[in-house]
Amino acid sequence: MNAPASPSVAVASTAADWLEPLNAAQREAVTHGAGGAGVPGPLLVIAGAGTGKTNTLAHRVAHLILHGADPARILLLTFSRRAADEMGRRVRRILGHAAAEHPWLAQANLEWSGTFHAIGARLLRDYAARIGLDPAFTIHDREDSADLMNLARHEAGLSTRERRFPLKGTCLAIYSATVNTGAPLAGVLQSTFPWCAEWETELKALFRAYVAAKQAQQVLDYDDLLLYWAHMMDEPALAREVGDQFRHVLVDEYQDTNPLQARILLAMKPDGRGLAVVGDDAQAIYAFRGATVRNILDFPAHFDPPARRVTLECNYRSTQPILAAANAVIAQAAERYDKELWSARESAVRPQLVSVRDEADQAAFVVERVLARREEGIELRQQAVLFRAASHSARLEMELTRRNIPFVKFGGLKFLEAAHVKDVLALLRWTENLRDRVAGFRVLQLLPGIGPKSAARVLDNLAAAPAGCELLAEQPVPEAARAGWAEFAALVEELRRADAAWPAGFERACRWYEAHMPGLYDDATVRQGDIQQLARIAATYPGRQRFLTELTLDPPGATSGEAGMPLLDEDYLILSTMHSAKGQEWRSVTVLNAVDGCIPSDISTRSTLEIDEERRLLYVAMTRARDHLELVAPQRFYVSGQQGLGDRHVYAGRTRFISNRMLGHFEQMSWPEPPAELRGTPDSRQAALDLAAKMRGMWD
Ligand SMILES: Nc1ncnc2c1ncn2[C@@H]1O[C@H](COP(=O)(O)OP(=O)(O)OP(=O)(O)O)[C@@H](O)[C@H]1O
Repeated sequence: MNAPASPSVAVASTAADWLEPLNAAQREAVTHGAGGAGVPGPLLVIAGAGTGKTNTLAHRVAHLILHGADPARILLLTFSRRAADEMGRRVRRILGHAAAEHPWLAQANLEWSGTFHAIGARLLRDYAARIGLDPAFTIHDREDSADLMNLARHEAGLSTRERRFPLKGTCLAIYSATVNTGAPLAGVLQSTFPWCAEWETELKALFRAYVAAKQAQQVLDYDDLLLYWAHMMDEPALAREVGDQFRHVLVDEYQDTNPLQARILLAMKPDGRGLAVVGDDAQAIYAFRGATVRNILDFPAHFDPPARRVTLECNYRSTQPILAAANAVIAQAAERYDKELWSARESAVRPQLVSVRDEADQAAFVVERVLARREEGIELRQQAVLFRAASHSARLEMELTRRNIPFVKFGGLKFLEAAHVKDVLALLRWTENLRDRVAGFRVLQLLPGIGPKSAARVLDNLAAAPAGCELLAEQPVPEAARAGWAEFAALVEELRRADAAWPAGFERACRWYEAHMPGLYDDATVRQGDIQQLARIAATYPGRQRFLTELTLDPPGATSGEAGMPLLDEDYLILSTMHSAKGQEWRSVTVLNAVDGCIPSDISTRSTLEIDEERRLLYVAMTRARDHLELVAPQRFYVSGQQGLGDRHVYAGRTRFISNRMLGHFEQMSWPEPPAELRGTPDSRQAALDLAAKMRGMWD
């Protein structure tokens, strides 16, 4: 729903009120060019951690709307759907306060707010006819893309070489890096995948086949959503049309965009008018996916005159000691925009650096601390435990489950990666697009009596049939499958009809699938809970296409220790990878495994660039904390893969990002604390526990 665009009345009366909570720099960013006659020139907001970047962006959007901008012509690009939703809520709240006398303003809906990928998908559908795409294209997630790559790899005879050709995941990673960075394949191989460089020719042929397969099946992968969008913008007339559709384009987390995304923006807004980007170079943590911090460093110079730059340096989130420790970590980074973050939140409490014996003690320590803080009035959901790799929280998850403490985990295995959830989604995708071979291959084999061969035969027949004449019911299937085939074909036909009701159709699909689950999985009853959860999620979307697109692009990232997600009013501890903690804040933050090998991760220490990114990752983790921050360093790790109760372990050193010189920023302690009588000087210990006397006493 769009707000009627006549807000200048509201502006006149209350302009000062909603700007009042902002500091001078934030206000400068919010009001830049708004209210003037034309479209404002380009704006770059460099915002340190916790300086109110999200807040500022939300105020800017609200401010533009209050000055007459049509919400339907504002494009807001965020890093995740979660961030887009949060931004929408904040904007409506600000509008609600700012223009209480115009309640319709608080209803303003940001129709065009989402990730680059989600927005790309919508634009490609809107412009499909003009760029030779079928608007019913389906989108492959990473796993589907890897499966299709594997098929192409197999068909090209590359899986039978005597020397090992890279596996599907690596092939896809190389393909994706090449597409997203816009660099030549040879360069990507040299810099990032040197062990695959000898296969350049074969890889090129493989990627050609992969692209052909996608086109024949009318599927797009994640990278295509950006790539097609970028190519569409190479056409000046289309670029102008799409650019004009949006009077304002605002981009959050600009430091984590890749060259393709920058190319899209610059093509849409070549003179930068209406373009505002916000980011923090010190928080760039996605280079491994092709993002480049150069986008933000080079942004102003793309325009003439250069973009206006506003720097936010006042941190509202963390106490001064937490900020001082985080600043010390990032100060060692090589290249960055200079900014001196400061906090007005005084505190005498320094962050803690806690040494524990091993991961079991680490888990026990965390639980003890979390519960103690809860007693002090900090809810569990205001407390987060962060880690570099999803697997680092395994020991803690066990302990939390044992102690009956609910938690939600962000990052790691996703709900949508579960096989049964993928089955249902594949069924939906296939009904959307019968040429989607990966989806079809999965769905057909759900039917008893159909294996890979018969599935492939059916798919071949369908691919050969003219569009709209795929007669599913008449497909030759093995005798064993015949009984269920008619029912299945009827279901697909019904779901494919344009007027198929939503979410009723989805529920029909779920019922059909649930009937097959006992034959597919031993633990079908447990898995059924997830299918019901999926049905609940589906009911919140307006239709199948939107549901599939958004779920594929930005899946719900939480898995929980409980069956199903916790209810919204429950209290639960947050567990999260550092990457997924981006943009969040909690009153207390505990960083697990603050040791070398975990952060920096031992797989990311090949170059200074990689090490710098790991440093920024630790910086992001530390700056999520408002009041309490503790970094836990287990001294030893058990070596996995031992037989029985093997006791082999390795010793770990404190993370290299906290050098001896920086220790003054931390309170150091060990846990468990030694008993009182064992603390103090060696002399006093001797007095408390005279073992020597005991030994002598044994022979009295
Ligand atoms: N002008 C202000 N006055 C008081 N509090 C503010 C102000 N601006 C922001 N804040 C508060 O500061 C905290 C950080 O704000 P926000 O989440 O917008 O920061 P951010 O720059 O997006 O952080 P990061 O980049 O670290 O994720 C929030 O709790 C927010 O409410």
